[in-house]
Amino acid sequence: MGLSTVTLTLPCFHLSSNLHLPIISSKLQFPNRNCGSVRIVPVKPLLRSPIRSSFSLRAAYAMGSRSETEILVSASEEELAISLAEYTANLSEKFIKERGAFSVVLSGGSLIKALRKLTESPYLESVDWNKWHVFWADERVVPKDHVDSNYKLAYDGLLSKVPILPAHVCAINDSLSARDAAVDYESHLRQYTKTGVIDTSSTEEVAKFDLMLLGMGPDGHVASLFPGHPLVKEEGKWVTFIEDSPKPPPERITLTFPVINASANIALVAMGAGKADVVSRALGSGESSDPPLPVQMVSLKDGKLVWFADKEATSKL
Ligand SMILES: O=C(O)[C@H](O)[C@@H](O)[C@H](O)[C@H](O)COP(=O)(O)O
Repeated sequence: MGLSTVTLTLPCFHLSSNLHLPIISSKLQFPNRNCGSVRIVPVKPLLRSPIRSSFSLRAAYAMGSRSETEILVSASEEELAISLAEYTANLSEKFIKERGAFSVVLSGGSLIKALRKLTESPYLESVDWNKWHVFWADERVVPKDHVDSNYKLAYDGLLSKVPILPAHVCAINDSLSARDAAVDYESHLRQYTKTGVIDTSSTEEVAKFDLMLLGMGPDGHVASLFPGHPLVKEEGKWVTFIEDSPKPPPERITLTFPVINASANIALVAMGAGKADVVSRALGSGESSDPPLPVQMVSLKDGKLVWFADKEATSKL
C-alpha cells in the first residue's frame, strides 16, 4: 500500500478551535474506498496562497493508488478565482520547465469565468503562453460562433485575451456530426501524443494531460458524462459522443474516464449553493451513491486532484 495525502484547506472560521478537527475529519469520505485510517495533522498556513483567511490541514492515509487529493475552500468566488489562477500558472511553469509544453484541457460552464484572473497582471505577462496547447474536455455540437459553443465561451473569456498561438488551440471540428467529430478529435489527440505535445501515461498508453480543468453539474456530471448514462462506462475510446444529453444542447462530444483519470492534474471547480448537495454527496459521510456519480469516478491513476470550492458549495459538508 502506498501513502497518499489529502490536504483540506478550509476558511479559518471553520477551524477556530482544535475541537473542530475530529468533526471535520469524521464528515469526510475519502475518494478511495479502500483507504486505511485517516490521520489529520495541522500544517502551516499556505505560504504563497493569496487566500489569507485559509488554513491547511493535511490528512495522510494509506491506499492503493499514487494519487493525491486536495480540497481548497475559498471564502468567495473572487478568492477562488485568484487561487485557481495561481495554481494554473504554477503548473504551467512546472511543465514548461520539465517538458517544454503545457497541455491544458478546458470545460464549459462557469469554469471559464473562474479563470479570468489569468488574463490579468501578473499572469498575462509572466505565463509563457506560447507553450500552451489548449484542448476541450467536452464540446457541444454547434458552430463555433454559436452561443452554446464551449469554444466560443473560452475564446471570449480567455483565449482572445492572452497570447496563445491559434495553432495551439485544438478545437473540435464543428462541421462534422457528433459521431464523426468524436473520431476526428481522438485522432488529433493521438497525433499530439506521438509528437509529445501531450504526454502519454507510462502504464496504459493513454493521453496524459498536464492539467484538466473541470466543472461539475448539480447532478454530479463532469465533462459530458452524466449520471446513469452508459458513456460513463466507456473503457476503450478516448473521445466519445452523446446525442441525448440531459443538459442542453443534446449533442455533444466528450473525453472519457480513461483519459480523464490518466491526467497529471485535475482542478475540479464547484461554486455556489446549487452545488452544495452534490458536493456533500461526493465528499460527505452520507450514504455513498451506487452507482457512483460521475464526479466520484474522477480518480486519478497517478496524479493530483484539487477541488476548488467556495463556501456555498461546501455549506452542506
Ligand atoms: O459544456 C458543459 O456543459 C460542461 O463542460 C459541463 O461539464 C460543465 O462544466 C458543468 O455543467 C458545470 O457547469 P457550471 O459550472 O456552469 O455549473
